[in-house]
Order: sequence, then C-alpha cells, then structure tokens
Amino acid sequence: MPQTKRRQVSGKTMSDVSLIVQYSVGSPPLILHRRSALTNWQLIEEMAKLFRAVIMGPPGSGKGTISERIAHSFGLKHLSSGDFVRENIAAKTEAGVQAKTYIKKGLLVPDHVMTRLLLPRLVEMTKYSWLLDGFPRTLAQAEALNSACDLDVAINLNIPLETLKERLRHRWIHPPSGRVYNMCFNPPRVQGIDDITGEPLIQQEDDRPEALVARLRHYKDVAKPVIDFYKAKGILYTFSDTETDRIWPNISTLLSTKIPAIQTDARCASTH
Ligand SMILES: Nc1ncnc2c1ncn2[C@@H]1O[C@H](COP(=O)(O)OP(=O)(O)OP(=O)(O)O)[C@@H](O)[C@H]1O
Ligand SMILES: Nc1nc2c(ncn2[C@@H]2O[C@H](COP(=O)(O)OP(=O)(O)O)[C@@H](O)[C@H]2O)c(=O)[nH]1
Repeated sequence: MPQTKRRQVSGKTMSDVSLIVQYSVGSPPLILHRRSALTNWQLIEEMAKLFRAVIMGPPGSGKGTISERIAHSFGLKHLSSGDFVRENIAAKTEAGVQAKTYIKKGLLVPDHVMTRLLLPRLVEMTKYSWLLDGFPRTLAQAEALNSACDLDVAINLNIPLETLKERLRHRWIHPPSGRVYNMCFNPPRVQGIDDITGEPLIQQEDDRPEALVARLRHYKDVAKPVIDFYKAKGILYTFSDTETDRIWPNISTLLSTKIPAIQTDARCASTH
C-alpha cells in the first residue's frame, strides 16, 4: 500500500524482528515487535486499515486540485473517474467505446457503463488507500460503490456560483492527460502549452459561463441525493469558501485526525 511503507529492521532473527509501519508521509512510524511471525503478520494485515474517501463538488469546485494536494500530503492514491474514462476510451475497451458516444455529445456516461468501467479498477486497488474524484455523481453510483467498499469520509465542496464561473473561464486543460491549469491560479510555464508534453492546451466548450449554468443545475439535481446518502451515513464533511487555499487547511486537519486515528487503533491492537 502506498502510504504504508513496511520495512524490516535488519540484523535480527526472524522471531525477534521489528516492523516499522508508516501510515502516511510525515506521520510517526509505528513500530511493531514481531514475537511470532505468523500471528503478527496476520495482525499487521488487520491493523493496516485502509483509508477510503470520495470528493464531490460542482464543476470547477476544485476537486482535482484538492485531490492532488491530498494525494501528495497523505500518500493516498488519487483515482479520477475522468481519467478512467479517458484511459478506457484510449484502450478501446467495450465500456470505453460506449462512454465515448456519450462524451462526444457532452453527456454524462450512464450509470451502468460508468460502474462497469470503474468498479473493476477499485478491485485492483484493494491493497491501497485511495481518494475517488468524480465518482459517484448519482445515487445509483453511490449505492454501487457502497456495495463494493466502506468509505471513511465523503468530502463535499460547496463553492459560490460566481467563483465557479470565474475559475472555469480561466481553466485550460491538456485533454490527453486531463492536466488542469488556470491562467490566474496555476498557469502553465508557457501560455497555452502543457508543461509536461509541450502539447497545446484547450478550453472546454462546456466551461463557458452559459453552459456552466445548465451543468450546475444538473449537478444540483443529481448530487443532492448523494449528499443526503453520505450525510445519513455520518461521513459527510462539507467545506465552503471561495479559495482552495483557505479550504485546504481545514481538509488537511480533518484528514490528519482521521488517518492517525486508524494508526492509534492499530497501536492498541499491537500491544495485546
Ligand atoms: N461519475 C461519472 N458519471 C458519469 N460520467 C462521468 C463520471 N465521471 C466522468 N464522467 C464522464 O467523463 C467526462 C470527463 O470527466 P471529468 O471528471 O474529467 O470532467 P468534467 O465532467 O468536466 O468534470 P469537472 O468539470 O467537475 O472537473 C465527463 O464529462 C463525463 O462525461
Ligand atoms: N482562482 C482560483 N482558481 C482555482 C482555485 N482552486 C482551483 N482553481 C482552478 O479552478 C479550476 C477548477 O479546478 P479543478 O480542480 O479543475 O475543479 P474540478 O472541476 O472540481 O475538478 C482549475 O482551472 C483550477 O486550476 C482557487 O482557489 N482560485
């Protein structure tokens, strides 16, 4: 698992060896004394509780930007539904071919195609902690996800309409990778050019203010039941502000209380 680096301390016998488990980048390492190899390995597997979260919010609310910060600071895998869709389209999988027909028309991919495309990818991630960005967008997707795994946290970004319009007016993307820039907030090194590949950036048609109002109306309709679903589960955390840099410390504080809490539980278990 990416945030859980295990290494054995050398120079000791197998029955005496300690394991150092680091749950997240920068977190204090948890040292486990290995009295009996088999039982403690089993214990460690149980203790290595994985962290699973989703991030929701309207277009332009900063899901991608904040997900990158979370992934970087807490060592979680950032799973983007948009990236999965693009990968499947590029690989011409059956779900990818179907998804492409909807995306070309500027539509959301239907739930059954989206879950067929995404859930197998989550199965590949069973050993990792992750943050899922862009899924679920509908109640049907939230229910499908719920039957596949237990979530620890659902982050909900609540950003004023005028801020969304302003951000998307300045959003430029690199379509093959999904990399996102903003001419004010995080501009590319050379205007209109992707930093990594040197390829041209584009502005999406549906980031125009006229298109955004319709997208937002649709978002509100489909997101409300998802938000209610996570609220009822007691895992919903909503953040409201106009600036990512002001939201970020609050999200960071929330996650640092959640991720070490798992570590503390594990430490208790190791002493019994
Ligand atoms: N959970 C989903 N359900 C349905 N369609 C999806 C989902 N996730 C992605 N898609 C499809 O893939 C496309 C690209 O997704 P991506 O999240 O990268 O961009 P987006 O829709 O412009 O999101 P945002 O503006 O919120 O960043 C979407 O426009 C949509 O057609
Ligand atoms: N001005 C400004 N732009 C931001 C801020 N946070 C994110 N952005 C930009 O706003 C746009 C939308 O952010 P993004 O992360 O793509 O949002 P998403 O659609 O929810 O994934 C991108 O161009 C970001 O670079 C912010 O606090 N201020």
